[in-house]
Amino acid sequence: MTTSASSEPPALGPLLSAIRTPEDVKTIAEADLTKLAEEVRHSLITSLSRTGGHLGPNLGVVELTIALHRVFSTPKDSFVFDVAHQGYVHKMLTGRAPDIHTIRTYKGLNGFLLRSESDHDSYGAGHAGTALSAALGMAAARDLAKEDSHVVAVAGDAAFTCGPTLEALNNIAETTKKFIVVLNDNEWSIDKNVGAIARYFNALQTHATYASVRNSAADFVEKIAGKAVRKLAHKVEEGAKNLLFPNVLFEKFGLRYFGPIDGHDLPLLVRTFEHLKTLNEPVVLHIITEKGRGYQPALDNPGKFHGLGAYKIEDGSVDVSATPTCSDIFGRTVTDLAKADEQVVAITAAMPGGTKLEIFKKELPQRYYDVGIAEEHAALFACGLATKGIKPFLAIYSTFMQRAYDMIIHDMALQHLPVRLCMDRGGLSGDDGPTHHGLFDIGYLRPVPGIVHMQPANEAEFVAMLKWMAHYEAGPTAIRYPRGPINGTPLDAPVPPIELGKAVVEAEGTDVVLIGLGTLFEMAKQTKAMLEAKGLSVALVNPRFIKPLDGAVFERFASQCKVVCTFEDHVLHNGFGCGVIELLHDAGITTPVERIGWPDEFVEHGKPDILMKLHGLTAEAAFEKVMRHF
Ligand SMILES: Cc1ncc(C[n+]2csc(CCOP(=O)(O)OP(=O)(O)O)c2C)c(N)n1
Ligand SMILES: CC(=O)[C@@H](O)[C@H](O)COP(=O)(O)O
Ligand SMILES: [Mg+2]
Repeated sequence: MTTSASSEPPALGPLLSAIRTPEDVKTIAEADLTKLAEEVRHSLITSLSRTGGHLGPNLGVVELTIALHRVFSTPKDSFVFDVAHQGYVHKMLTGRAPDIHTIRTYKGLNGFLLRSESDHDSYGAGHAGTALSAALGMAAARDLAKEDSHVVAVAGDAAFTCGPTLEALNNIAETTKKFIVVLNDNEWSIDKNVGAIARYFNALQTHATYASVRNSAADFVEKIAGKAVRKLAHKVEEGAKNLLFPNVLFEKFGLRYFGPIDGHDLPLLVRTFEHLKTLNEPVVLHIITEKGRGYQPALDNPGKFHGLGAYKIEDGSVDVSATPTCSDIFGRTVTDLAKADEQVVAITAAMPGGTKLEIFKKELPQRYYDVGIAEEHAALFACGLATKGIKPFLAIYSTFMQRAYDMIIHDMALQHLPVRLCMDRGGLSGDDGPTHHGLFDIGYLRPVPGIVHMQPANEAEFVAMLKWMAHYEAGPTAIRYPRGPINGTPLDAPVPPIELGKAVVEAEGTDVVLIGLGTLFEMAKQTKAMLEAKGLSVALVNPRFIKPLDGAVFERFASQCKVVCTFEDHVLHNGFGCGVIELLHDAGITTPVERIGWPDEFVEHGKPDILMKLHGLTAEAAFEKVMRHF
């Protein structure tokens, strides 16, 4: 298969193109379900080769999703997918197959489930660990209304390393009688899954005796197939399980455990769900799947194909930019810092690849920690390390750092613990959309007493800031940086020394002062040129610090200029510009402050350049705002 050069959407197979609603899945002859699965896989592989996306996870749930829609009926029944990055097949089977080629593109389908996108999307997501709790809420609502419907939560093995998942497990049995959890176990998170839970799931899978007893039970059923004996098969299997695994973890939580079964065996999945829906007790079905099933490059490299950009179908290769990303620079720099200082350690919450701490893991494994999808725990773990003089670099995307907010206040700041918060994807994240844009961290960190928060305007300054953080011991520090490069500045470019709370004055001026934070410093420079072409005297400042602000510099320029304009890749509400306004107000300076930043709304998915233009984050918009004052 090769990617067609045309912009025409890839053709859908006959079975898939006939599916307008999930009820159509029920009318397909059982013998054709495997063909439907093939058509779905073909569409995923061809379509995502152009748009990019979470190919591996979705290839792993093709049979599962077909079986779910074969047995249950959304929207009367509710499916809740954890993270929902594996929801593309569900979208295809609920009438959106003709649009799957638009996924994660501006105005196209969202890369996760969205309640506003379809009645069949019972719950939106993007962050892990929410499915079981939300689904339990739906089940409780159903019970209150005395309705007769089903709620099915689908969660991956790594989602079970996430705190909220375990909090929900603790609560299911005492909340409802009818509840189905599907544990989709492919042994992978974005990278290999980690921790005791991953090892436990593996033990359940690989217990030879249990597997053989289970298979013989299944064989027994096949010989005398029929509805009546299905229950018998499960009883035989049940007996085997209780014999061999009397203490299956889930049973201790009050959920009846079924499996593990082959998550690609469509007839078995259908038969099992038909059985489970008759039970009046909470159950967990453990299925074993292959992440990337049906596409060899994805099977060979599940980490890369967890989520990626456009690729060549023939070999799965992708275009790699020569410019280092901030993640590359971070991974390299923090590893070098650790080589020079044995107190430095690195912590990730299941994202060694995205944060590029995989460099640290390879070179200094003894000081590298991957805690699984557990940002709250990661932050607390870092605090404990810091109490003993260790220098933890905690690498968590800005959006996922939201999970650890209480730990930042209650544990880090209150105790002045020098944890280093390294927030990748600080700013617009792009294709993943509103669940992943890092547009709130200035707002959530600004109020925290004693925290230091900064953002570099170029790659050389980024390295200098990380080095500065390694030596700052008075309390927590945070640095935000974007997905991808900043402006391609060579790492050995000269950088004025980093001083706490000190901005860098790039140019003096008496009419206008432009204060460009981080990635938007370049935009401020462009605005300066446009204003100078109008004969204005324009000062340009790189603030470097979001907290503490450089009051002396900002007050000086605001006093001598007619207007201030700030630029930030963050929402305007409680953003960097608000900090400047508060500072000037408290100093009794009434110079007007114009601001460039994201509006008070969730920003949709799409490429940054399209979205920035759409939402007024441009030099032209800044020029217009400033010129209103002259
Ligand atoms: C709170 C949070 N942290 C990190 C992530 C990044 N992330 C997205 S999917 C994923 C791994 C999910 O693994 P699993 O649940 O096993 O599903 P699979 O992709 O294997 O189907 C991670 C870590 C996230 N979405 N949410
Ligand atoms: C689904 C999820 O949360 C991750 O896979 C995320 O999409 C990774 O984002 P990046 O591609 O920016 O690393
Ligand atoms: Mg997994």
